[in-house]
Amino acid sequence: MIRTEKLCCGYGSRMVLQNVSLSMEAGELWCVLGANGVGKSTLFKTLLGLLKPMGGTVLVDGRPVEQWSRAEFARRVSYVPQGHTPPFPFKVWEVAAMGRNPYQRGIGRLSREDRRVVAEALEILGIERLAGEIYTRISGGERQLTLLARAIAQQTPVMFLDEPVSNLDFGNHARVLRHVRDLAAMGKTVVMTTHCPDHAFFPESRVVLLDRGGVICTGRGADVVTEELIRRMYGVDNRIVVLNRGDGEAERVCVADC
Ligand SMILES: Nc1ncnc2c1ncn2[C@@H]1O[C@H](COP(=O)(O)OP(=O)(O)OP(=O)(O)O)[C@@H](O)[C@H]1O
Repeated sequence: MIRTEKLCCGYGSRMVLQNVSLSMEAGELWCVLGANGVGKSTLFKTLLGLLKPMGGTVLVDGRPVEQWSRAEFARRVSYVPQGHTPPFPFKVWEVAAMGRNPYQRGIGRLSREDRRVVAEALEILGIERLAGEIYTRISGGERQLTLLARAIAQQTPVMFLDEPVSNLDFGNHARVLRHVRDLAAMGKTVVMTTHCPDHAFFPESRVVLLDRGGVICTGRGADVVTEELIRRMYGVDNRIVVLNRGDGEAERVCVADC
C-alpha cells in the first residue's frame, strides 16, 4: 500500500530525515513516535505528496505518489493534519462533508448517500450536536473531532492521522483510539503520529521510531519498544509496566520517572 525506499525529507537544503524505508500494508495500524521536531509531520507531508522528497521514492499502491491525480489520491488516502484553520467560517457539517468532495463531479450537491455517510461520521465521534456550529468558533478538541469526521466520511483505504488525540479529553481520547483501532481491524491502513508510547503497545500496533535524522527502528511495538529506546528518544527515565486489566488480558504502559 505505502512503500518508501531510502526516502529523504526536508525543506529547501535542510534535510530532516534520511534513508527512511517503510512498508505499510492493508489492515495495519502504524504509530510514528519521536520527540518534538524530529520530523513526524514532515514525513507525513512527504508520504502524502505535499512535500517533494529530497531523495528516494514514495510508492502508493506501487505507483509513485507524484503520479497520482489529487482527486484519485483523495479517494485512496485521507489526512487529518495537526492544526487547521479554514479560510472561511464553514459550519461543522460543511467541513465534514468536504470528505465527500472526491466522489463528486465539480461542486455538486450531496447525494442522499453522501449525507448519510457524513451524518454517520459525526455520530461515530459523538459530535452530531455540533453540525450547525461554525468551525472557527468551536474548541480545539471539537475541531480535531470535526477533521476526523471529515476523514471518516472520505472512506479511504489509507488514513494518515497527525496526533489525532492530542487535544481530546479522557473520554474522547479513548473513543477515538477505539475507533482508529477498529478502522485498522476493518482492513484500512492507519498511520498516526503520537506522543504516547502506550499506543505502541496495542497488540496490533507497528511502530516507526524516529530520532534526529532518521529511523531508529520499525517493527511490532510490543517487540521493539523498550525503556532504553524511550529514554534515548525523549531523554527521560521511564518504566514499562504490565497492568492486569482484570479481564484476563494484560496491558503494557510506559510511565515516566518524574
Ligand atoms: N515549513 C517548514 N520550513 C522549514 N523547516 C520546517 C518547516 N516545517 C517544519 N520544519 C522543521 O522541520 C523539523 C521537523 O518538523 P516537524 O513538524 O516534522 O516535526 P514533528 O516531529 O512533527 O514535531 P512535533 O512533535 O512538535 O509536532 C523541525 O526542526 C522544524 O523546525
